Amino acid sequence: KDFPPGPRAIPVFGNLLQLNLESPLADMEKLAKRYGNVYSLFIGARPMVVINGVQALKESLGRQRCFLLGETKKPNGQSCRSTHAPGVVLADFGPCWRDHRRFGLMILRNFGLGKRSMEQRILGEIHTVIKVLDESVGKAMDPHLLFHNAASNVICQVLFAKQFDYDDEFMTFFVSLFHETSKIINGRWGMIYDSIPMVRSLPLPFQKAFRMFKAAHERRLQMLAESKQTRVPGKPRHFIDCYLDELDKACASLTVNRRDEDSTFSEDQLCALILDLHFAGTDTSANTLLSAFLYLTNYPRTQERCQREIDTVLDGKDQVSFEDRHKMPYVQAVIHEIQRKANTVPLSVFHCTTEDTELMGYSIPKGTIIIPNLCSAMVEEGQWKSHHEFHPENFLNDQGEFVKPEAFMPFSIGPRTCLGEGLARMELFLILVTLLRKFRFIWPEDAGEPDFVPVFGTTQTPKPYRMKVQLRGADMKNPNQTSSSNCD
Ligand code: HEM
Repeated sequence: KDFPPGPRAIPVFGNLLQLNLESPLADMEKLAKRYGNVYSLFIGARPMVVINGVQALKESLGRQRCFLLGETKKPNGQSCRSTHAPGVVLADFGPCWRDHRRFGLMILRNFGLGKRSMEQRILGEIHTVIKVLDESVGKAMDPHLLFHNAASNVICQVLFAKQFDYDDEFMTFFVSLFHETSKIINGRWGMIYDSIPMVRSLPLPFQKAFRMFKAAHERRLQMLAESKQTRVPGKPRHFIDCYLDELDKACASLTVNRRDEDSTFSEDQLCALILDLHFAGTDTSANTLLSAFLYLTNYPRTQERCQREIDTVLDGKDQVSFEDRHKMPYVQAVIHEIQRKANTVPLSVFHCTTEDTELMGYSIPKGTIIIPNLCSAMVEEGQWKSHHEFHPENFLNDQGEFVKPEAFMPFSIGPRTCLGEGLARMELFLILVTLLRKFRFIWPEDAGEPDFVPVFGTTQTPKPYRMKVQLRGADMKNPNQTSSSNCD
């Protein structure tokens, strides 16, 4: 009674067959038009409630007690990880999640988030990206792996104090793990696995994800063993050392007053947490950067206007700093508009009601899976000057100042909001500004029409594309080299 309305479900499949599982987003938009901003779906026998639009998202995700991440992902997440520890992204609301979220945030801050050192790490990584782009000057190149490698290396510096060569086996293994499994876990195979238990042991694509996660677990155990052998307690070099220091503290309190059973820290949980941070910190930022260059090459006037603002603000400076963003309202607006259009994590991470609750007049029982449709807010009519077009002015007021509407929520909102938002915003700004200052990016003549519709997954990825790279100083020698596509 009073459960949100939705399409009629059929036995075994629920509403699965009514959704285009390649990308259910368009179907979900149609269902919201028909049933309203809070509607229900059955994926297999499991009831789910889809939340759409700014108001319903704020009312649900913003709550402290209900709508926190729950059991949804557990079967899938646990077997994927090859460990029983929940990590943080898929952890139930409770002490383990709270302790590890707090710990993760503290380590990111201590390793320089908001301070200069994280900035220096990102800028150091950009040098490698520039080297790769320098080698491609005058040619059309496929940027797909480049940004995954760069984003992975930024987070690897925090986790392992290591920067890998882009062709290093560790790097190629993890980048393909993130790239491939993000499509399997939350694409159609993930939905089928979650909702139809009888297919779980069949040789279907999710078995590949399990194999890859098992291999990843072996590598994390190896990293852990190496760190344990070489560490000096109390002198942490990286995230793993900090965590091991924390474990030492828990063991010490065990000897003193046996309070250690309260501790949620364990080596298993460390392995799960490393994977969470590495995965979440790579695929999201990299795919947002890929979307950025897809738009910038096809909106050359927008690209040029960014470059003019960058040239003016950085005149005489060696390199950009994160503080400079306050003097670059147009660049900020473009980055935010790219994130709005990219919809990198369109359905956030599924949540679950932790108790019986009410939302917008509907009753939702404890244990119901909640799908926060973040992209519904990003294209909601009435929230934006132009909700369907690529339009950086969505983030500028009449005085040309940068403003952020409340409907902008690519990092989700509420207590489970993205833990890496600060790092991601720093990466996007520093990487885009540095590259736009040095290079011009052009849509190649033979590339045909751009396809802005991404490949659906936990994280969405632009379809493969190539871009031509030109040194900006060389513009004058080659004045006719313009993008063959001009959408602005
Ligand atoms: C453009 C880049 C990024 C986007 C769009 C993004 C988006 C998101 C979203 C939508 C969630 C789900 C929040 C929810 O459950 O309501 C999330 C969670 C999370 N993200 Fe990100 N993210 C990005 C970058 C990063 C980075 C760089 C890191 C790593 C440091 C990171 C770490 C995490 C973690 C650990 C969580 C789980 C938080 C929790 O459950 O408490 N993310 N992110």
